[in-house]
Amino acid sequence: MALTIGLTGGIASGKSTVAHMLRELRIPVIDADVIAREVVEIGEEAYGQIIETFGNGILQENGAIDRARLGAIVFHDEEKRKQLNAIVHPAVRKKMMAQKEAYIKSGEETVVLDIPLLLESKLTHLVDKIMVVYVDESVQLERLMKRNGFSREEAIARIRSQMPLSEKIAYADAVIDNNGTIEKTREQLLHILTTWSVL
Ligand SMILES: CC(C)(COP(=O)(O)OP(=O)(O)OC[C@H]1O[C@@H](n2cnc3c(N)ncnc32)[C@H](O)[C@@H]1O)[C@@H](O)C(=O)NCCC(=O)NCCS
Ligand SMILES: Nc1ncnc2c1ncn2[C@@H]1O[C@H](COP(=O)(O)OP(=O)(O)OP(=O)(O)O)[C@@H](O)[C@H]1O
Repeated sequence: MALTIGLTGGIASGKSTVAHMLRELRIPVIDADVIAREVVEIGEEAYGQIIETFGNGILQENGAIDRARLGAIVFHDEEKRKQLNAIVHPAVRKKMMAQKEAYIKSGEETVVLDIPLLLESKLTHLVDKIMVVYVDESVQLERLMKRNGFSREEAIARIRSQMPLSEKIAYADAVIDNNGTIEKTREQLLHILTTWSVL
């Protein structure tokens, strides 16, 4: 039986950093954020639905969705965020599951699903183990502002749109504390994977 690990955390908590380490170990990682971009490309079903719901004002000149503009709307309005989620999430889930099946069919023994909203969207039934990448909120805020060039207000709006990391820990089979150095994070990851007999 293949093992499916759900990798989650909060915005800018370090999921991609851990995902990169997993890939270096040749463990396949399916990234929900990447798929969420693919399913809203021009011509995709969700693309049309987003325009119907949010209007042409969220498009760039070339017709692609202006993510910054759409983000400015949905991270300040819970109702609008729910509408966007209802359009995008089913398509993301379907594509992730297809990719997971393909990896397992090709003989992979472990597959990681990197899903920021694993807990908010109640998707825990899709995974066997939950790995939460944790940072203190002050560290999360600083890293998010630095990485995305967001103002404090913009960064806080995004953090507030998710379940607090302090609550996510309660659902975890393993927690990686990413407040420290990348090396410390790698050590914790290797320890967890060894405990789970992945390595
Ligand atoms: C609002 C959008 C256009 C903003 O795009 P942008 O390029 O600025 O951000 P990106 O997609 O890279 O997401 C960055 C992070 O924001 C957080 N986030 C994204 N969407 C949401 C959401 N609906 N609710 C809470 N947090 C979210 C996640 O932690 C994610 O890792 C985009 O995030 C989106 O389409 N969101 C809806 C789909 C979704 O839920 N994606 C998350 C995984 S399925
Ligand atoms: N241990 C660390 N020390 C210093 N900086 C870090 C550490 N871990 C991650 N970072 C930095 O913090 C930022 C957020 O990390 P990362 O992109 O891995 O988070 P994420 O959870 O994947 O975010 P999102 O889901 O929002 O894309 C990045 O700029 C990354 O380089």
